[in-house]
Formats: sequence, structure tokens, C-alpha cells
Amino acid sequence: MTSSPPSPPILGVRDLGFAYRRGPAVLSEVSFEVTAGRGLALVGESGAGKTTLVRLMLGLLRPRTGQVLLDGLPLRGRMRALRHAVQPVFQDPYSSLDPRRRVERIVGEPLRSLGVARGATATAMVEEALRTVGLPPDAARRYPHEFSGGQRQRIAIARAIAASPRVLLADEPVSALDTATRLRLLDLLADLRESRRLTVVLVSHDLAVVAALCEETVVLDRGRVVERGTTAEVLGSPRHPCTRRLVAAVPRLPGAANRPQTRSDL
Ligand SMILES: Nc1ncnc2c1ncn2[C@@H]1O[C@H](COP(=O)(O)OP(=O)(O)OP(=O)(O)O)[C@@H](O)[C@H]1O
Repeated sequence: MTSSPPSPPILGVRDLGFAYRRGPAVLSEVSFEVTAGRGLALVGESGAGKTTLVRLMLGLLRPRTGQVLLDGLPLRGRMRALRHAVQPVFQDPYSSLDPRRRVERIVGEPLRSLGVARGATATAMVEEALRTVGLPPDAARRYPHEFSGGQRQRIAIARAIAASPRVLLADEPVSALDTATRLRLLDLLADLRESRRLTVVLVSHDLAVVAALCEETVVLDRGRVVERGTTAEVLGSPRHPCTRRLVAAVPRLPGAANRPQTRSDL
């Protein structure tokens, strides 16, 4: 009997250290990798360094020490390869979309800037991306202000998937939305993971969201990795005090099960 080979790592960091100008260390000796097709969550209390880590992984900041790894190799000088492979989704669907541009232009931006497609091919790809996220084709001709917060986040996700990246790097992608919209968006992200075999790196303070989307979890505390493992292990039997605090902070309904385990618990 032959077993399939293990999936290779796509994106990661090795011994990463970072400080903002003249400031104290924000990240120290951070190492992890996410393998193809998996979901990895970065969790931690406010100020732990999660967003800074995302910005480093997108090449928007330069590490002080250590490296960002793409396909197991140092990122340096490979920004184009990174943009092909990794697309971001940010928290705020109001500020992350240019209000002066029509949706077709916003969603088509990665196609143009990466030289993936133009003209009629790009238009068809934009329509396909909009359909995939559940928006009608006529959304393409409209402007962001004509959409609700949830629909705007769908536009942001359409932009992120338009050029068929391998990784979605999502920083609190649903936390600005109300509960019902959040659930629908989570379903969409879970479907995309499956149908497009997308790898997801997710920052979220919401452990229910983490449990719904990610098999693996890395816990950051004051810029250091303090715990990592499968999400079931890390959230089910937290060992580090920081992880325990995060788990204890999950609001519980009277009589409800203790911890979020599946999407149906959300
Ligand atoms: N542009 C900046 N200049 C200086 N310091 C910054 C900057 N951005 C973040 N920091 C500091 O870096 C540390 C980590 O911030 P970061 O936003 O990465 O944390 P976080 O875990 O994402 O927090 P939150 O969950 O509240 O968004 C904090 O102490 C923060 O004050």
C-alpha cells in the first residue's frame, strides 16, 4: 500500500524578529509553517503581534531578524511570487475597498498588476470570482458604497481569489460583521478552502471562527509563540496560561457546551 507524500510547506516564518522604529521587540524568534491545503490560525491577546506578523508575511514590513519563507525558501526579492501565491483579506470592508473604483476594477486589480489577464479574459475572470462569492454579475458595474458590509467583504474575497492564489491570508476577516453575516462568510471561506484547495492563514481573536476554519493553531503571547498544535488540542486542552485565558474568555450561553468545536457551535 502506498501513502500519499506529505504536503509541502507553502508559507511560513523562521526565527522571525521585528521591532517598529526605535520601539521594543514586537516579535521574537517566531517560527511556523503552513502546509498546502491546511488552515492555520494565529491567535493571541490584543497587542501580541498578530497583525504585524501578517504584514511581514505579506512583505509589507521587513524582518529585523529571521525570514519569511515561501515554498520553503527565503522570500527576499520574490515579491511577485509572493503576490501570485498569497492574497490578503483585511478586517474592515469599508476602508479596504477604494470607494472611487467600480467593483470590476477592484476585483480585477490583481489580474492586471500580476499580468494574469486583461480585456475580455479579465472581465470573465472577475465575473467568475463574483459568482464564486455569491454576488450577481451586475455587481461588477457598481461602487463599494452600494453594498452592505457583508457584501463588501465578499468583494474583498473576490479580489483575493480572482488571480487564483494558493494562500488566503486573512486578518480578522469577519470580526467587523454581525453574527448572521459572519456565519455566511465563514461558510463561504470554508467552501473556498475545499473547492479551490486553498490554504488559509487566519488571524482571529474569535476562537469559534478559528475552530470553524483551521486545523492548526499557533498562539502568540507578547511576540513569541507559546503554544502550537492542532486546533482541537490547543483549544481543547490549553497548556499555556495565555491560551487558557483566551479559551476562558469565550462567552458561554447558560447551559451551552463549554468550548466551540465545530461550526454548528457558533
Ligand atoms: N505602526 C506601528 N508603529 C509602532 N508600533 C506599532 C505599530 N503597529 C503596531 N505596533 C505595536 O506593535 C505591537 C503589536 O501590535 P499588533 O497590531 O501586531 O498586535 P495584534 O496582536 O494584531 O493586536 P490586536 O489583536 O489588538 O489587533 C503593539 O504593542 C503595538 O502597539
